[in-house]
Amino acid sequence: MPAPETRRKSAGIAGNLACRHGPSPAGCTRGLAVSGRGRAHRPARRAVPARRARPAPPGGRPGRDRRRGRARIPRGPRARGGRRRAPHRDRRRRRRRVEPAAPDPAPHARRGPREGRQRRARGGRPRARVRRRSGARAPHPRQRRAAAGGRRRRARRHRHLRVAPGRRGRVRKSRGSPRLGRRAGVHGPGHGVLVAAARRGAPRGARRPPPRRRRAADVRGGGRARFRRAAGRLAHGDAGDPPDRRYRRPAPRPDRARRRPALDGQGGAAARGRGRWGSGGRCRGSGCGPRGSGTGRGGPPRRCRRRRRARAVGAGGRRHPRRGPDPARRARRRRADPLRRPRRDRLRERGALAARGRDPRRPRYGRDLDARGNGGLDWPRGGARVIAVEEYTGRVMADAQPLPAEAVPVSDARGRTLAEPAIARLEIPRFDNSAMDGFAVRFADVAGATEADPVALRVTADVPAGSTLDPAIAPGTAARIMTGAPVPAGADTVSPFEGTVGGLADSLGTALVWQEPRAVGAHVRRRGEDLKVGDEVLPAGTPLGPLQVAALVAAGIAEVRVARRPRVLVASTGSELVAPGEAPGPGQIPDSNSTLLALLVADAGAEVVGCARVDDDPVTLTRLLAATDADVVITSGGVSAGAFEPVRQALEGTVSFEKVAMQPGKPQAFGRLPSGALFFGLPGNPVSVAVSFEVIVRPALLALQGRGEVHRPTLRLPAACGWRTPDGRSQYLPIAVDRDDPARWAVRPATAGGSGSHLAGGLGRAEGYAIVPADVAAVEAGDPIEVILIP
Ligand SMILES: Nc1nc2c(c(=O)[nH]1)N[C@H]1C(S)=C(S)[C@@H](COP(=O)(O)OP(=O)(O)OC[C@H]3O[C@@H](n4cnc5c(N)ncnc54)[C@H](O)[C@@H]3O)O[C@H]1N2
Ligand code: MOO
Repeated sequence: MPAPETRRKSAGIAGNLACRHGPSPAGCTRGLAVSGRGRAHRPARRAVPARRARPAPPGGRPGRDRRRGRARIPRGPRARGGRRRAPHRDRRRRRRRVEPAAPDPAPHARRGPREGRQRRARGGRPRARVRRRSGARAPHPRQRRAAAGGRRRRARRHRHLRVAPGRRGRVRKSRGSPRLGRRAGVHGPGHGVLVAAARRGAPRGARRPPPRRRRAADVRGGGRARFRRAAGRLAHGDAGDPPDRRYRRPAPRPDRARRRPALDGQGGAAARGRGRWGSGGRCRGSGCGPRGSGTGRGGPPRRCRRRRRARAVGAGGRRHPRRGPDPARRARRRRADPLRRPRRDRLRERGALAARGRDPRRPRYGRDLDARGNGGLDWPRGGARVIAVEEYTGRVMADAQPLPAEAVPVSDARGRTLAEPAIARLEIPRFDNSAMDGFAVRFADVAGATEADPVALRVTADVPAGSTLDPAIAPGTAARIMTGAPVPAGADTVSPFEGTVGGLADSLGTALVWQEPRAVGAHVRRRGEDLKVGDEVLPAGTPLGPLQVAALVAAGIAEVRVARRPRVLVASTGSELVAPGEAPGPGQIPDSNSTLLALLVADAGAEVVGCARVDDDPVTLTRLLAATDADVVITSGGVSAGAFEPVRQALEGTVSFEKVAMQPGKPQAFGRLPSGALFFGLPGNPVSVAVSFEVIVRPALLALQGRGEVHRPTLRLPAACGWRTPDGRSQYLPIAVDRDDPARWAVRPATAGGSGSHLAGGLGRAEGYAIVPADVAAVEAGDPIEVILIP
């Protein structure tokens, strides 16, 4: 049968304590700190059965009980009936934290059973105590002496303190030192003494968080550190504090503050580091004596069976700080080397850069992503940071490089974008031709003609448009000529019918010109005055609308090179969606987004190769994406924070999900799919889709087509009324234009609901978007507003 666990007996106030410095606590001559760890007064080791230790079942309990052959101690907060042995991790943490210490206000304090119950009643856990396992070796007397020496030295150093630096809050039963006790604002001898270092200066009544939260906070450097910071603020003794709050602690010095681990969450090593060997504390490895054991002057650890690296930062996080330079110097050197900077510095730096709008961890599109854009795999997910619209669109645009060019007949070029400049093959006009119906004349003949004294010319030829004739024009003669017809070489001016007495009547006989042409060459269009052969008709990047295509034709161009149209797959996600025109059942709505997107994509010159609707199962979307050969995939919905977000679930880790500082359109996804397709995951709300397309997708689609200008022109119009704007986000408000006063158009929200992103009906009344910058708190009537009008 395994032996019952033995432990030191818990001694009450007047417990069975033996002290090396005196026969009892009362008789201690040293006045050193007493605690579970930094205790100068150690009780006589007396093996007594653990209270309420349950006997193990025959054969022992599974696991280590059986292995170690000892009674199992019930664990966990629920096992309150038995003495709780702190989890190993906690024991280690406590050991790390131990700071053998300053003169303690309660040198012989011990926790008694009543105090343990009080603690539990407050929701705390019993303070685990360091016990030596049955059979564990006692420290060698030399180790004990060395440890005691270290404690004494540190105690001397901190004599001015009332509470040892770095000591955690503890509840101790103590006879206490009346002097210190009173000055520290604690109760006198015989009472439970609250010496809570972590709570020093904390508001009265402040409670420590429950253990689980404390542990979590430790890991994050959050809750407890915050608590301590709050405590620290008061702890330095604000003048207005009541005297019992004004604990005398050394004022924070920059170096000390930097070193103090508990208050600033930074590495503990430097804080405790003393001398050449670093921490001056104990090695946390089991079986390893206190640092400096055996030498009394610090030194390398003798041995350590567990050489696990500690989690804490810096030398103090090591089980055995390496032999080497002073840790503070080493930390400075590390900071100087960007590749070896301590994590806290990197984090600090990242915070600073993030505040400037760039997170250095984040790959930049077009630069840090590999050819397939897979750098995105390492992107931080679900970033809490809201990024500016410009930053987000900047990333998108960096990845939207023009697709390869192709040649198309001009007749099919409408809506395409020139990939190369279009060069004129013909002159415009092709030849000198008449701008008017009338008579081709010699200016000298008609100079000085007036109504009172008209000039009569004999008509010798008739030149219609398309004529190949070039009749001679002798002095005193003229040729009848139509608009666009080549001007005979002998004529230099055209006199329109309106400047003659007879006009078209008798126009093949005599022309009686009464109006003198304004100059030589009047009404003659000169060859090549618009374009000459070889001139650039249109530059690359020009979108080809009707006007542009016509110019190409006029310049004799039959075929142009244009960027390939992006092939776009549109997919709406949502199990609530039914096809357009289909009657929706309960909980269902028509899928308007796929229609909206498909039309917007076509308007942007891209080709819709698929228009799909998928349910909220990410597998469905994954299959769809795996099967597509599109250049671009645009989805709607499924990118925010819900339980059924197929886009997020299917693509998290492949593309980046961001919160963009725009309203609507905050949740966005963008990246490159394994197929190479650019992916845009737009939020599902219909207005969000329209706005996101306008602000993010359309410019990218145009850029893929090599478009020179990807943004619509904006104009400033006054607001017809005021409206609310979102906090910290640029607003893209669907607007209608008031045209009552043609000299002063004004804009107003297209829907009564303002910028509600679900107002799919109101979207139909929108003529464009008002763009209100993020820092504008509200729009007042009459404010000039930047507006995009959507044709
Ligand atoms: N906890 C949070 N919830 C939400 C956040 C957030 O940051 N935290 N953001 C909100 C914002 S802003 C938006 S926008 C939406 C975007 O959500 P999803 O992208 O996941 O879109 P869904 O939830 O799928 O749909 C939103 C809405 O739009 C309707 N919808 C979806 N698809 C269509 C379609 N094809 N045709 C018509 N209407 C569609 C859908 O029924 C929903 O009503 O998230 C907020 N929530
Ligand atoms: O940002 Mo959401 O797109 O407002 O509705």
